[in-house]
Amino acid sequence: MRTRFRGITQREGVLIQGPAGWGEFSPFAEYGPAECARWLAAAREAAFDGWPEPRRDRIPVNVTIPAVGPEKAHAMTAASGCRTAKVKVAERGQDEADDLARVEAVRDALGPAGRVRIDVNGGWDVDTAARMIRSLDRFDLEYAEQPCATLEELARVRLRVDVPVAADESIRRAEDPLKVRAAEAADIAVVKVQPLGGVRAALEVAEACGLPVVVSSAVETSVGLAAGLALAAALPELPFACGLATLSLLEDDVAADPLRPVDGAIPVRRPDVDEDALLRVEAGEETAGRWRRGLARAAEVLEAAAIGAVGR
Ligand SMILES: O=C(O)CCC(=O)c1ccccc1C(=O)O
Ligand SMILES: [Mg+2]
Repeated sequence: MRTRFRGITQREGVLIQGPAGWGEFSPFAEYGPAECARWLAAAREAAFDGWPEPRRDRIPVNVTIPAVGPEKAHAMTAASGCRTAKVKVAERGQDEADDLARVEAVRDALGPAGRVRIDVNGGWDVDTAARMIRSLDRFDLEYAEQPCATLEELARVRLRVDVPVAADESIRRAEDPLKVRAAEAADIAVVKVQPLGGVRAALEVAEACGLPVVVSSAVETSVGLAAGLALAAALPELPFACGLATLSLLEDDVAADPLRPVDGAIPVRRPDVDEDALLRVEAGEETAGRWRRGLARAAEVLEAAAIGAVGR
């Protein structure tokens, strides 16, 4: 990682190659086998099945601004070429003045026509969320992503602010979008391919939740990002910029021609993996062993689920 993001400084994962192309399996370290099984299902879909037909050929994207200082936030936004920015706020160890300064800098870099959204990662209680969202809305917010941790809190925040609320961490399993809808907890659904088990599974989730969808990455290589692009390209409607411009958060990539935004959008394509790049980012033996074991456990869960499905 170029800068610490989500508490991590090194991104790890496994790439698998099949007849349909390359797939990425890169669950975060804290996830258990059941969760990892869905991430593996997404990698297998990419490698063995491929994806549904695209309906569009370029995906507008937001630049993702980590919890950096205002000068860096301004420079990252300006350098991105994006017209939409997503700003991380409520970082542990920082205070409200840091959030205000960062969002102000990003708004300044984009100008009045740009769109600014914030991502709280569930970091506020209801009162703090209502107060901070109103305060930050002086910089004109497009939406606030996961301002609080629970659906019940999100629903209460929604009633207290004019800014739309997006659910992200609240949507990690296929059954979650129905709960979000039932709780009236969000105006927008953030959807990620790997946690939901693939492009097709994510399309079903998008349809079930009946909300506008923003496709976002899990900070992946170009291999994982291509799956996000495929989802964004296959959705019936795409009213918002997607969170797929995350390659700039990484020091390196595995593609010779990485999936970076051009003029605020990423062209829909599936880049080839470059053998030299693979050698550059190859993990050490210990890390590789840990991932082989994690992959085997996730595969066991998937196999057991498949047998269960036949039994039913
Ligand atoms: O949506 C984006 O702009 C980038 C992706 C992103 O922020 C993210 C990436 C990995 C894990 C969690 C998140 C998040 O949206 O909270
Ligand atoms: Mg988020």
